[in-house]
Amino acid sequence: MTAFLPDVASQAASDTLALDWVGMQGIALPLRLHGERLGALADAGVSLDDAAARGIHMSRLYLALSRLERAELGPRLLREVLDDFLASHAGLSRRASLRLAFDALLERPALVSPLSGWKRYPCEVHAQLDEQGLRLELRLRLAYSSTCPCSAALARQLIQQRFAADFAGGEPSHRDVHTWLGSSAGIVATPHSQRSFADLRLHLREGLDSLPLRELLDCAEAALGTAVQTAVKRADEQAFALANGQNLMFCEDAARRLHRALAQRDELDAFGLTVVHAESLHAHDAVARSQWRREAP
Ligand SMILES: Nc1nc2c(ncn2[C@@H]2O[C@H](COP(=O)(O)OP(=O)(O)OP(=O)(O)O)[C@@H](O)[C@H]2O)c(=O)[nH]1
Repeated sequence: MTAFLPDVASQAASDTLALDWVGMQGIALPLRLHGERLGALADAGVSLDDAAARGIHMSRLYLALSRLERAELGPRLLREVLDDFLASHAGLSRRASLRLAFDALLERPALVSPLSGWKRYPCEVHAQLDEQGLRLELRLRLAYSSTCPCSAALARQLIQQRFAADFAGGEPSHRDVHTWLGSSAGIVATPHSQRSFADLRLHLREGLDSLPLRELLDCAEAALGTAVQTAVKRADEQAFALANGQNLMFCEDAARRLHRALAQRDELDAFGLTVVHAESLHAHDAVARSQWRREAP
């Protein structure tokens, strides 16, 4: 005979108060993304709208997460899990939410050489279901290089001044100038660059079949033009130097580029973005933020 197990969660609460969110944080679980299995951490919860109920049923949320192991992560699967959360808390909860944090590994080709390597993108999926329906947000972080346009202009001025000094009164030949341009004695100054980050909070529109994670990362990297690289030979490094020179960026420039590119994306209803240039000129960061919402038709 099964022993009687007291069920405290089902008792009436002595202190009656509805709660915004109750659940579990940091649950380890495997996901399937792009056909690959990857490790994730989940925060799963519901609102506790029945003020008189003592508690929610954590085990029901935990067990509902097992769906995520079996199928490709996408809007439909997230909806099923959140439907399970609410169905298993009928009468207790009206809102369910799920946050998944994981690293997406994407293979990226080198700029010139026939090489490739893996790049890690920290990602979060935030899903919420209530009377208004399902809301999905993708949070993506991507790293890129930013070369300061002010520093580049100041460096060019120094190079001009050195040119004037080195060839004062002379008529340098093509060969002289060519040699001078290839020397560190001629090119006396270089602009500073920094590893920079863009944090994107992307609200997905309803009705998408899949999570457009790769597409949105590609779009953001193309807009910036200087994404950090994986496998790099000298030819790739030279191409990267050219990309940096052709994409000089203050943090404001990077934020505007990303804003313009993301506002064109059909998959999005709204977004917020933050770019952080981890300055090498200063010990503090330069930061710009922007947000956008699709206008009602
Ligand atoms: N609600 C709640 N449960 C907690 C908490 N900390 C641990 N738990 C435990 O989570 C476990 C699972 O709770 P339930 O889902 O209600 O488990 P159960 O009663 O066996 O499952 P059901 O029959 O489906 O209700 C219980 O053993 C709780 O004690 C907490 O802070 N709140």
